[in-house]
Amino acid sequence: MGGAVLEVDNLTRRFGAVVANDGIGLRVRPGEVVGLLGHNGAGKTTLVSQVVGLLRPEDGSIRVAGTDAVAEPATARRAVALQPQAQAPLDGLTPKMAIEIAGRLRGMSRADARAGARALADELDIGEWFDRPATPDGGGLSGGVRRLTAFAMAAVAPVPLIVLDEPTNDVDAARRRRLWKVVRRLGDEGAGVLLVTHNVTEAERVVDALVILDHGKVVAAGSPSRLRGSSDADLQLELSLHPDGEDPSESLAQAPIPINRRVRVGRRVLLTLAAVDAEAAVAWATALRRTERIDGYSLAPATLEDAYLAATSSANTNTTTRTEDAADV
Ligand SMILES: Nc1ncnc2c1ncn2[C@@H]1O[C@H](COP(=O)(O)OP(=O)(O)OP(=O)(O)O)[C@@H](O)[C@H]1O
Repeated sequence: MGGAVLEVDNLTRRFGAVVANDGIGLRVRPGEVVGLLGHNGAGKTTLVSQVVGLLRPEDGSIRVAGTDAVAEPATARRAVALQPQAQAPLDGLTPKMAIEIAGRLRGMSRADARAGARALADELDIGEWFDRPATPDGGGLSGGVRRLTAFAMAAVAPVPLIVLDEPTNDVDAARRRRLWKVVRRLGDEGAGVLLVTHNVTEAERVVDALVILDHGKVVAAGSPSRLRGSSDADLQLELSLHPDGEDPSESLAQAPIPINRRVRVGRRVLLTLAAVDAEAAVAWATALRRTERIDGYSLAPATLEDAYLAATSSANTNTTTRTEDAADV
């Protein structure tokens, strides 16, 4: 499709018997933030490594800003800024120096790189450590500040495509919120952003589209609301089960309200229901709690988490929909 800054088609990569990427297709357009979700080992980093030319695909094609990234990896690489999953070796550098160097390497003037670094330090609230050097033994700067510095290095210069591999690892909640805001800004300023994350609920607020990988294959793709498969007004009732306790929602027919989807992960059960049934849901959950059949519950707007869990076949996840359940009774 024309105009995309990243076009991946039928991308396939094996490691011995493991098919890490199995016929993957995806698009990132200018101004679009696309989240790439998937369990550990789903193939996300393998995909990223091929996009930035660190790994050669076995089959399929990658175009970055119109360049064939398989045939011309060096040219394509110039159009991509990457924040790798591994911590950047900042040894001896301060965040200020590292961010400015990243900007200069991408062709910014000294003054622009300096101003860009300062602005990002303010946006991410890392000014306190801006002039503190990282020591080679891993000291000087915390893991979170190192991660935020690596993010700023990828974000400082304008570039067609920004690839972020787990940018929020080790980052505290307040600064994660700041980082998501910068990610959204980068998209709004015209960059295409491919965002690899495990943080489904937080990412949902900044992405335009999501691609979910499961064992190397795309199992779902689309906007958060489409993937949620529920109306924006839907609610999510989360039941916390007792250890070794029963699950009162095991058969959806037992619930006194229509449940659109039920996903169980360990002792958590996520039930999607319509907002009109909120009162009945609270009455039911309160009664379950009062009679000690559950540990507790919460009711909140529906998120992508249950749809994501339902789309992937991770261990300990068990999904039921109203239709399947109806067939059982
Ligand atoms: N260099 C390699 N040699 C052998 N197997 C590999 C190599 N790199 C990745 N794999 C395998 O390929 C599969 C996909 O790995 P990948 O790192 O792409 O997953 P991921 O989705 O990024 O996982 P995580 O969320 O844990 O970072 C896994 O089964 C992994 O063990």
